[in-house]
Amino acid sequence: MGCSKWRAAFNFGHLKVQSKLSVFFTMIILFTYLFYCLNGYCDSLPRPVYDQQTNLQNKIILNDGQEASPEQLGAYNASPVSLVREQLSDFSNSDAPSNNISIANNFGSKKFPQAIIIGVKKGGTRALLEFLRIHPDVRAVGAEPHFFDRFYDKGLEWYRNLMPRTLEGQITMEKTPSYFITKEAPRRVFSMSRLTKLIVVVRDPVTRAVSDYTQTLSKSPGLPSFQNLAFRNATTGLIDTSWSAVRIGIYAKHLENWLRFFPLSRFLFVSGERLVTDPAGEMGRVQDFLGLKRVVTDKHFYFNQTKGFPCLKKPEGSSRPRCLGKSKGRPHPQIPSEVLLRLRDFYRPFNLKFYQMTGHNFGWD
Ligand SMILES: Nc1ncnc2c1ncn2[C@@H]1O[C@H](COP(=O)(O)OS(=O)(=O)O)[C@@H](OP(=O)(O)O)[C@H]1O
Repeated sequence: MGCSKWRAAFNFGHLKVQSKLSVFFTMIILFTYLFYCLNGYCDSLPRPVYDQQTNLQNKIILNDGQEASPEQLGAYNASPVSLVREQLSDFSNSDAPSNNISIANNFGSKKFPQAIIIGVKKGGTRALLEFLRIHPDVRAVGAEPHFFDRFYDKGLEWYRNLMPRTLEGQITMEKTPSYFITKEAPRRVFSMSRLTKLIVVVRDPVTRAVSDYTQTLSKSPGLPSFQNLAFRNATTGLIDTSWSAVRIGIYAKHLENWLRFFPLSRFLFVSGERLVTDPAGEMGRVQDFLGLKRVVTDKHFYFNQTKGFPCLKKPEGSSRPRCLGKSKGRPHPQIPSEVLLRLRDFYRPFNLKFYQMTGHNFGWD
């Protein structure tokens, strides 16, 4: 009788200890979960398919007119081993797998870009962004978000969500070349942050116009000739400034618009020509402007004779050398020299004004 009483008491005590232990372990699990969630790691948990499908409906335009979803953008940017690279990148010979599975990088947080490549279309903006991406302290959106021109009504949080996660000391970047010519863009970027650094890749406006025309021609082969579009009146040689291929090249006019909001010190003008002839030199200036250590140097580039352009020895997320894709550095159609001369005359005063404004002679005349 005495023995069974002791056994009962022992069992009861044992149960008490057991339940205390289970409460203790449950608390530990709960606290660990809460800690991870507060640090943003919960994002890595698989999400319901319907959630992913909803996100896929928010389409983003790629620079070549394709559409990419914010979901794809996120995957592309978040991961150093970006598996959607093939769809989004302008690199050729991609050695990245072509499925949509990505190794998620859930460290850090999504921030507004501290630096934006705002232009110019066909200036060499893709080359600059891809060269910058090899820098360990730069994280950039692969596709063009077009937030400050096309999707502003989606709100700043939508925009921030497109950004890759960054750690302390890393710079968030994006490029959308049409911002430079968008009237509302300066005010909008300013209201996001007046400290935003603005990079403009500029190229001889005549070659830029031909490059722009070449791109449109590749999509619409029945397009009228360059001269038909460039001249308002062929006999008088009056230039049609309403044609976007011409208008974009009046850099001084677009810059005036930006200078109403940002001081000149907030801009870096990159020479599109030098980005081809001396990529390392131009990248040195860009890294200095961004306050980055000069990590991207001449050892990262080689000149590809077949492509006729500098290519990367080891682009981000790859161990193989890579050049930009076929739509970058493609041959231009032959334009009669008198047409090009007329256009050059047209741009001269605007170019001079631009040199004055920027304090930099780009040598286009
Ligand atoms: N390294 C390298 N490889 C290939 N292409 C290079 C490179 N550096 C600059 N460029 C020039 O970039 C031009 C395309 O400019 P963008 O990237 O700004 O075009 S876009 O606005 O994003 O469509 C592209 O214009 P096109 O030559 O007319 O195709 C190139 O001249």
